[in-house]
Amino acid sequence: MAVDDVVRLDAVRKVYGNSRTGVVALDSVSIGFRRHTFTAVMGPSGSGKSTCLHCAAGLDTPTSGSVTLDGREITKLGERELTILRRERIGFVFQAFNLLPALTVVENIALPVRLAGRRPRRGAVDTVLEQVGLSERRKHRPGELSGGQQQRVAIARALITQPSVIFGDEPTGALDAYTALEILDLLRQAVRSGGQTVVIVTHDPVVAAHADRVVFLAGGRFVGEILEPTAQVLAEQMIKLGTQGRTPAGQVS
Ligand SMILES: Nc1ncnc2c1ncn2[C@@H]1O[C@H](COP(=O)(O)OP(=O)(O)OP(=O)(O)O)[C@@H](O)[C@H]1O
Repeated sequence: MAVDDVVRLDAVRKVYGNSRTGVVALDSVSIGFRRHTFTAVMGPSGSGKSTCLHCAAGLDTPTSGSVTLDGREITKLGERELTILRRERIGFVFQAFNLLPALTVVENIALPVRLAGRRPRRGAVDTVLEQVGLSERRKHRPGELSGGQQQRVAIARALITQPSVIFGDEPTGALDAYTALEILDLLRQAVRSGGQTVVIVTHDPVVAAHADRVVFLAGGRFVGEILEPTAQVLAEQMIKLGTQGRTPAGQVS
């Protein structure tokens, strides 16, 4: 593991279903994500992107191999320790925002801290609210906000614990192009000024071009990376991967 990798997957294999008829979603994937960088994971549909993100974030358990986060091998942790680590060291942003509709903006943001049995530090919610530009919407509920504003709340909720890593599964997938740019700017800012590491899954070369590095999966394997990518180079690479093999993750052999 490189010294400054905040997350590292080593020989991760994930098989869904039983060993005879199951699907190999990840096949011996080894990838490190360096601290204070923004990485996008791309690949054809079914190539294992979400599974990779979920294994990296401790939301899913690899069949074999190891995942290390912040120097701890999370694949060795029990469910209780893993829950605490996820709550305190990891932030999540999903395509569908996943806010609780009955709670206000402030209550949604404070939720990870409340779930840990604590009160948010004085001013902590205000700081992240300001960071995402929603100071005027404290008392609103998610249903009273636009999609972009709801995703800002989700980012503020991810930032409240000052996690090491923020994982995003298609975090701009439900947004128009302009709003998507605003959300990407916030994630970039988290890397630049907040000291976070960001890893997102996306299908969109324009979105992925905002990352420092793009890693490619195909058929459940790590098949390459592009540093300082442009949307055009990424689009070309995706077309290449798409035509090389339309079959996604393979059957267990
Ligand atoms: N819970 C599950 N049970 C069984 N198979 C699964 C499960 N989750 C994923 N798979 C299979 O694992 C493979 C990889 O899926 P995954 O969702 O990680 O791919 P992806 O690259 O994120 O796809 P997409 O871009 O379409 O969202 C696919 O063949 C999928 O059908």
